[in-house]
Amino acid sequence: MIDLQQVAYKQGNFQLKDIHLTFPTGQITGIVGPNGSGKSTLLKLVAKLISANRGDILINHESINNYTRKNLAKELAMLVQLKEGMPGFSVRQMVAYGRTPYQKMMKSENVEDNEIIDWAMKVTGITHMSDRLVQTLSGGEQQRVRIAMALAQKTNILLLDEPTTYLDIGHQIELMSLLKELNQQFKMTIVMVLHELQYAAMYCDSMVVLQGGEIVATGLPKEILNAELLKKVYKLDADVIFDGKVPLIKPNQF
Ligand SMILES: Nc1ncnc2c1ncn2[C@@H]1O[C@H](COP(=O)(O)OP(=O)(O)OP(=O)(O)O)[C@@H](O)[C@H]1O
Repeated sequence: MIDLQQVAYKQGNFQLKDIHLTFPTGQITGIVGPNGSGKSTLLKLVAKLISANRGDILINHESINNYTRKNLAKELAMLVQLKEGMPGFSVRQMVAYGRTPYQKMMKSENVEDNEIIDWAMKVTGITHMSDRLVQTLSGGEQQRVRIAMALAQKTNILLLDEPTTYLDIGHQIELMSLLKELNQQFKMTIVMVLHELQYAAMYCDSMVVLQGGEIVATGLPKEILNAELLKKVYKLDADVIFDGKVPLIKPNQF
């Protein structure tokens, strides 16, 4: 369980205000909201990449302030937004980097590490590119390598910031299905920032909606994703029609 207790954080003119929130164990939570609403900032706070000005974040009932970086990396892996590569690294080397929290200084991978690296490359479909340099891959291929690196960390908690970026629709659905499978098979707790409201509704157990650094809605996708929310949060005039778990978002101009 991840518990945010009255968390506040200020950067420049932007402020996350009084965030009180639980990401339940074994569930998939989607964080959505307009550009600049604080989604990435919220995820970075949970991953301890930045520290809150106020409040506390508990992971398994323990404040993240009490975790060393290495211990936290055994609990939680974070896929950050794709902005820069790791020049000179092969695909396998980059995925192997995910095993670092488990390795002693100057020791290379053991049999277990290698099995996990092989598994992470297999489930993300990148085994055939093992020896390629990461910088020579397409954006979508690089994204899958970074997802494999996060999976190789073998944590119970996975945080993902816009994981579908650069992926074509086939690979997007494949990734979302893989995350659902990992969640169901290993009871993994997954928190992801998504721009696609359809995917949030289809694959997440619950949604958190941010606007201007504040939580404006939380709950089951079917309960909160509606015309009123789109109008209020995205200034969008649209109808939301659910077909089972799949929402059709139909802008009123059409
Ligand atoms: N280091 C920084 N210094 C000052 N302001 C920052 C800094 N980092 C982010 N911000 C601002 O904080 C706000 C929230 O940023 P954040 O990246 O969390 O938004 P987001 O909801 O993830 O946006 P997007 O959907 O565009 O990725 C933005 O207005 C951004 O410009």
